[in-house]
Amino acid sequence: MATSTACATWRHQALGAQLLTAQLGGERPLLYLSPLSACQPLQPARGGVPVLFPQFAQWGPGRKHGFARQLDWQWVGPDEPEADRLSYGLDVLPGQWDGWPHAAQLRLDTRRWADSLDWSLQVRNTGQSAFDWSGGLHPYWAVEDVWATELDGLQSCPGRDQLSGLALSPQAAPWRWGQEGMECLFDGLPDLTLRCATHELQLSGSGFTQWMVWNPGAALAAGLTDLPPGDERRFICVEPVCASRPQHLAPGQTFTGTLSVRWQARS
Ligand SMILES: O=P(O)(O)OC[C@H]1O[C@H](O)[C@H](O)[C@@H](O)[C@@H]1O
Repeated sequence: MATSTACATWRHQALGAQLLTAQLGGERPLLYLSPLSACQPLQPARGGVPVLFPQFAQWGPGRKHGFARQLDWQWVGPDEPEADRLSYGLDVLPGQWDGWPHAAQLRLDTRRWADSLDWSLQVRNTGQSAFDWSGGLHPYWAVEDVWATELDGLQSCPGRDQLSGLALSPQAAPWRWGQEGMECLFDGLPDLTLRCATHELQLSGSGFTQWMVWNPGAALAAGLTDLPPGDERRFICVEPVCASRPQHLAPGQTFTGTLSVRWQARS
């Protein structure tokens, strides 16, 4: 794995500006990080918070989830690694990566509070031509067991099951998961609650337009060489993204997308 920087609060790496581990509310990890990530040099870690840009998944001509997660970002500050904020930046020149013909400047700021973490992703068009991009943040939220976890807030949000291609019906109860996993895109960015046995995470965001909810399930996980057997039960990805509706940026325009997570113990 790429060299990472650690302090008591979190561990992160310049490769992909990826936050790898973070702790909120006691001993439990906020983010899942696969122990097999280390076997994949120069690959984004399987876990933490990858940044996806300029393409979400395989929904375009470029590489899956874009090139930003496979590049070294520059450390922007603070001067000394601190326990409560960190910033990385990435300058993209026309034609530099995968022939993508545009210029952009990305910046990812992360801020920690007593029981919450905030991310802000900025994408600025620094070139002469307009472009459309898709992507967002891909957090792997750590859970004790995804089969005993539920996600509240998306019951009436229009969505699509990406595996079957079918529109989702409104749900009477929060979403739950079993061994089949889930890959669903929801149109809208309502506030959500991810509820585990011991704690819940309150998720909110802005700028991004959709939530992608992904867990590979047992069958797909068996094909992921950087995931130990059974570990697909230890996380759920609830991702603030612009996936099926790319963002348009004219020269000089800036997109800002935010994500906040608040940790709360369950009594
Ligand atoms: O394995 P990765 O390239 O990191 O992608 C992991 C997953 O990310 C997203 O959530 C997509 O919806 C999935 O289609 C994809 O498999």
